[in-house]
Amino acid sequence: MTAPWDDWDHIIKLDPDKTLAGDDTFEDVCETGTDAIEIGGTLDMTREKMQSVIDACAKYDVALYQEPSNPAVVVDDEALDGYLVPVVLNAGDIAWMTGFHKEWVKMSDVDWDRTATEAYIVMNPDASVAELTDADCDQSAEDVAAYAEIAEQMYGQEIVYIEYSGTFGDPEVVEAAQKKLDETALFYGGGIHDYDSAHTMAKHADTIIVGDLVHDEGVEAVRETVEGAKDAKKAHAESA
Ligand SMILES: CC(C)=CCC/C(C)=C/CC/C(C)=C/CC/C(C)=C/COP(=O)(O)OP(=O)(O)O
Ligand SMILES: O=P(O)(O)OC[C@@H](O)CO
Ligand SMILES: [Mg+2]
Repeated sequence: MTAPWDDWDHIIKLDPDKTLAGDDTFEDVCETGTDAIEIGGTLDMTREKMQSVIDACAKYDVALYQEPSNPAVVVDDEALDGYLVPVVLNAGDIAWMTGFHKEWVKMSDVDWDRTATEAYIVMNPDASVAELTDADCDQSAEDVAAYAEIAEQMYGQEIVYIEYSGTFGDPEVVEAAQKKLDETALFYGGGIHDYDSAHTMAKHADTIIVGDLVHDEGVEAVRETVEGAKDAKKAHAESA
């Protein structure tokens, strides 16, 4: 079965709680060449902030997904192509694996045709997401690879997401996880800031995610990461 993200090399994650850099507009962000925009963040999320970013991106020709950080911020909007809902495999509290999801399903009529989950492995202990979920980030490459394997083989996850949010991770960890995955897509996010860092991670991950850079440096810098990701994929396709 094919999924939209099978064709994605690069995603921009827009945090509705942060502003764009310099004179950048949402049009500029949508036209960087990225394959998809994912709207989400850990801290201070509200439905209103989510909605305003959806409205700002809706008219451009780029896939638009919401990544809700809790059930209260999910926005029902046809402008969205779908929802990517995190589950955190190494969370300290099972609420981040199943609890919030159970509450969400109780309180709403979930559009499962437009919803997929992302099986997160959170690796940077200093990130808000690690603190919030009380994640055990002390994981070796072998551990992360094993998490990836159970995500696919036991829990049937379509996406595994290695999350180093705020810092550039270890490419060997990403490589080890990729080796254990068969059909499941591997997302990598964290600290991608230029052509080389994008190229390095895109050699191992199926899709790389760029977050802070768009808010801190802007679209010029993001465009370089799109190029890095696309070049890595091209080189891989040519060598296959
Ligand atoms: C059941 C529903 C609808 C939602 C629950 C979803 C879950 C389990 C969320 C837990 C993990 C989480 C908060 C993911 C949000 C996306 C994310 C990791 C954003 C990046 O976070 P940071 O970079 O740490 O945060 P800031 O940039 O806001 O500091
Ligand atoms: O903000 P950065 O470090 O680019 O991380 C991207 C994304 O993985 C955050 O959820
Ligand atoms: Mg962040």
